[in-house]
This record gives sequence, structure tokens and C-alpha cells, in this order.
Amino acid sequence: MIRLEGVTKRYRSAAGERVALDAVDLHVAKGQVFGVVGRSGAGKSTLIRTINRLETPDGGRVVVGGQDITAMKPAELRAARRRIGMIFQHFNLLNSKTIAENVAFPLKLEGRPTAEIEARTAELLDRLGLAEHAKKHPAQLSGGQKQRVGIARALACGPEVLLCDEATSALDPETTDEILTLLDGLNRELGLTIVLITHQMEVVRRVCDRVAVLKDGRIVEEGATADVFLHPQSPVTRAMLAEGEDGEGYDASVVPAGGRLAKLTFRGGSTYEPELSRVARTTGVDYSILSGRISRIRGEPYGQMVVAFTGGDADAATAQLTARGVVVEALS
Ligand SMILES: Nc1ncnc2c1ncn2[C@@H]1O[C@H](COP(=O)(O)OP(=O)(O)OP(=O)(O)O)[C@@H](O)[C@H]1O
Repeated sequence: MIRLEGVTKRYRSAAGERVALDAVDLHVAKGQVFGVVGRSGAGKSTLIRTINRLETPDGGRVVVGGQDITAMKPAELRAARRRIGMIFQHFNLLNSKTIAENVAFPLKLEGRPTAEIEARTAELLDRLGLAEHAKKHPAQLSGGQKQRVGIARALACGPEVLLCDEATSALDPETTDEILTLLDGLNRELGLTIVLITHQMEVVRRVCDRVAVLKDGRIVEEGATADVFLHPQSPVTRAMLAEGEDGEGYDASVVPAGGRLAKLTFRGGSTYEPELSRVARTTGVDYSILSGRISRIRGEPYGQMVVAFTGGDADAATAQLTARGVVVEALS
């Protein structure tokens, strides 16, 4: 659905030249929710803005729905942008217009008939739970309500792709959750392809099928969200994940002499199975749990824990756990 091929972007300023994107390749399949994470200055905003050409790359190509966005003339680009909605961190609503007028705005720009504009606007306001606010102005709404107006406006022309530029960064955790639930529903119900950029790993954990990690304008890691979260490869991914977690550390000094330390990852059905006690019974190992958590990544349950094995046959325990689909990583 979306393909970036060798996309490069440089900014020139008095301070010199800055490479914001360095030969980025990316593929987002139709119907996916794709997250791009990275630290401040990594190039996330620049990347997402190349998809609807709010930023024009210096090199490479951006192809959306088979069409090369980078090669388009202005009229073609205007037509292509109808298929690509966008929402923003600070909502970017028109403050002098009512909520209904904000939602109707893209349809008016397109010159759609008044009756159609009214019907479509009413439908969107209803869908996003904003009908009672139609005549209000943005200043009268909460942050979460304003973002829902932003989403309604972005959906007005029936896009296939929704770009979300730090869409929940200005919201409190509860409202963030509400907006993420909404985006998740739009993806599942309408098949909308969503690309979001964020510095919040929790946002990716909640809604993204795949994630790319950006550092200094380059993708340092990319994969299915569960794979990247449970087995991060790059230092920046590990650091960003560690920041969001409480009590993830463990005290290795408590490991009994001769004990073997391992990180165990359970996914899907095995998360709730008593695998450890089964294996302990048959191999005679004892285990102590040093840290652990059970959670979900885009709805899929997983468990991850650090354990110390002592006594019995630790090799057999590792082999049995692996055979049962548990990923065992030796830490000592
Ligand atoms: N218009 C501009 N002129 C000059 N430099 C820019 C411009 N826009 C971005 N940059 C620089 O390009 C780099 C990437 O910026 P970008 O905003 O894409 O990063 P980001 O990951 O979105 O960061 P943040 O999370 O802070 O928004 C940064 O070093 C930034 O200072």
C-alpha cells in the first residue's frame, strides 16, 4: 500500500546541513497499523510527512496505492491526498469554525453538493460520538474530543490511509487509550491502513501490527510488534522499552550457587499454561522467578520472566520448554 524506496531528506540552515532521512526503505501493507518510533530528532515527523508529500524528499521514491507521490504534479497530488487523511498532535482545527464546519471543510474544498456534505458530516459526527457537539467551537471541547474531530475531518473524503503524527502525545493516558481504541476499531472495521509516529512505546504495543525504529534518519530495526518488543535487537529499542517498564530489573546476586539464569518468553496460548511447573516435575529442576510480567501486544497475550534454574537437569528443562514453544534465552 505504501512503499518508501531510498527516501532521503536534508535540511539546510545557517547551522549547516542536517540529514533527517537517510535512504529509508519501508513497506506498509494494506490494512496494517504500522508504527514508527524513535527519539526526538530521529526523523519521524519528516518520514510521515513524505507520505503525503508535506515534505518533498531530496532522493528516493514514495509510492502510495501504486502511484508515485514524489513524481506528481500539483493537481495529481491534490487528488492523491484525498486518499490519505492525516491527524496531528495539536489537532490543527479551524478555531473560528464549528465542529460540523471543521468536519465538512475537506468536502467543501472538493466542491461536493451541499446535501452530500451535510449527510456525510452528520454520519461522521455520529460515528465519532460528536453529534451533540456539532454547533460548538473547538475551544469548547476537551483534547480527546478535539482529536476525534481531527479524525472525523481526516475521514471525510473516505481515505484508504490515515497518517497519525504523534496523535496522542498531547493527551492524558485515559484519553490516549480512548483514541487508540478508536483507531484500532477504524482499522479493523474499515480496513483503514494506518501509519503512526510516536515516541510512546505503549502506543505501539496497543495498536501496531508492525513497527520500525528510527535513529538518526535510519531504520535500525523493523518487524512484527511482538517480535520487536519481546526480542529487541538494537540498543535504542532496548533502551526505549526499558524506560516504559516498572520492575523489569532483577537482582542477579540472589541466584543460588550453580544456578542458571534464563529469560523465558511465552506467547499466545502458552502464556497461561503451567509449562514451568510441568517441566520442573519431569526434570527435577527448581526455579525461582526473579522478574516477570504478563501483558498483551495488539491483543495477543504474552508473558516474559527471568528465572534461575537450580538442581535437576537444566539442559532437559530448556529443551522441553523450547519444544513447548517457550523461547529460552540464557542470561548466564
Ligand atoms: N524545517 C527544518 N529545518 C531544519 N531542520 C529541520 C527541519 N525539520 C526538521 N529538522 C531537523 O531534522 C531532524 C529530524 O526532525 P524530525 O522533526 O523529523 O524528527 P522527529 O523524530 O519527528 O523529532 P520530534 O519527536 O522531536 O518531533 C532534526 O534534527 C530536526 O532538527
